[in-house]
Amino acid sequence: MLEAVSQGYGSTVVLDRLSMSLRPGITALAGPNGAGKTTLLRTLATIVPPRSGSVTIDGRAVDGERAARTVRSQIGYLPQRFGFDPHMRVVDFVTYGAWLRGVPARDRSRAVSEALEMVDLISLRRTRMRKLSGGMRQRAGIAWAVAGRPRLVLLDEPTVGLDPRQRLHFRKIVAGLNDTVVVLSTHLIDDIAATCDRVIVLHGGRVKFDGAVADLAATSTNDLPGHTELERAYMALLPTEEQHL
Ligand SMILES: Nc1ncnc2c1ncn2[C@@H]1O[C@H](COP(=O)(O)OP(=O)(O)OP(=O)(O)O)[C@@H](O)[C@H]1O
Repeated sequence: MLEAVSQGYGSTVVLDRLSMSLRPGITALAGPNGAGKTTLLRTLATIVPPRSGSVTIDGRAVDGERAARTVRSQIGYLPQRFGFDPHMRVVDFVTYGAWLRGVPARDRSRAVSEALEMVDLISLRRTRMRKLSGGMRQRAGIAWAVAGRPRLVLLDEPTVGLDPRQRLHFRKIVAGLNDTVVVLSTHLIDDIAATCDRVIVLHGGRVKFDGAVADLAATSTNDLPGHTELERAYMALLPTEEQHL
C-alpha cells in the first residue's frame, strides 16, 4: 500500500502524492514513457525510500532499512534489464533469487523446482544462462522473481522483446500467479486486456485511472485513435501530444 508517496530525482517530481492499495491478482501499470512506472516499482520494491509519504508491504510499514530488509523476503522484483552471470546454470540463477529472499535452505530446492516448472524450464535447469533465447531468459527471470512464492511480485515491462508465441506463454505463466499481488508495467494494451484484472494508468506523477480493465474499456469513445475499446479509452486519458503507447 502506498499513501501520499512522492518521489523524484533532483528537482524533478516523478510521483506526486500517490496513494494506492494493491490486492491479489494481476495489476497492470500503464503510462507513457517517463510516467514513473519504473520509479513506482522501485519504490514498492523498497530499493528507493519515498521522499515523503508511506509504504506498507505485507502489513508492515517500511519506515527504514531494517523494516525494508524484513519485507524484502516477500518481494520478487524483476527489473526491465536484469543482470546475470552468463555462465551460471538456470537452476543456480533461480536458486540465487530464492537465497536473496531468504528462502530457508531446506525449502530452497523445492521452491526452485516449483518456479522452474511454472515457467516450463525444468528440462533446461542445467543449461547455462547465456545459451537461452530472449524468451527463455525472460522466463528464467520470472522464475527468479517468484521462487519461494513472495506475496508481492513486481515485473517491469516483462514482455518487451518477446515474439508473439513467447508473449502467449508469458500470459499463461502470469495467469498462474493470480493468488499473488502482481504488478506488471507495460506499454502493450493487448497484454493488459489478456492478462490483467486491474489497470493503473500513471501520467504526470498522478494516477489517471485505477480500476477494472473492463471499466476502463467501457469509457472509450470512437473519436480517438486505437484498434480496440481499451486502446481508445487509454488514449483518452493522455493529453493529445502524449498519445503514444
Ligand atoms: N536515476 C535517475 N536520475 C534522474 N532522472 C531519472 C532517473 N530515473 C528516471 N528518471 C526520470 O524520471 C522520470 C520517470 O522515469 P521512469 O523510468 O520511472 O518512467 P517509466 O514510466 O518507467 O518510463 P519507461 O516507460 O520509459 O520505462 C523520467 O523523466 C526519467 O527521465
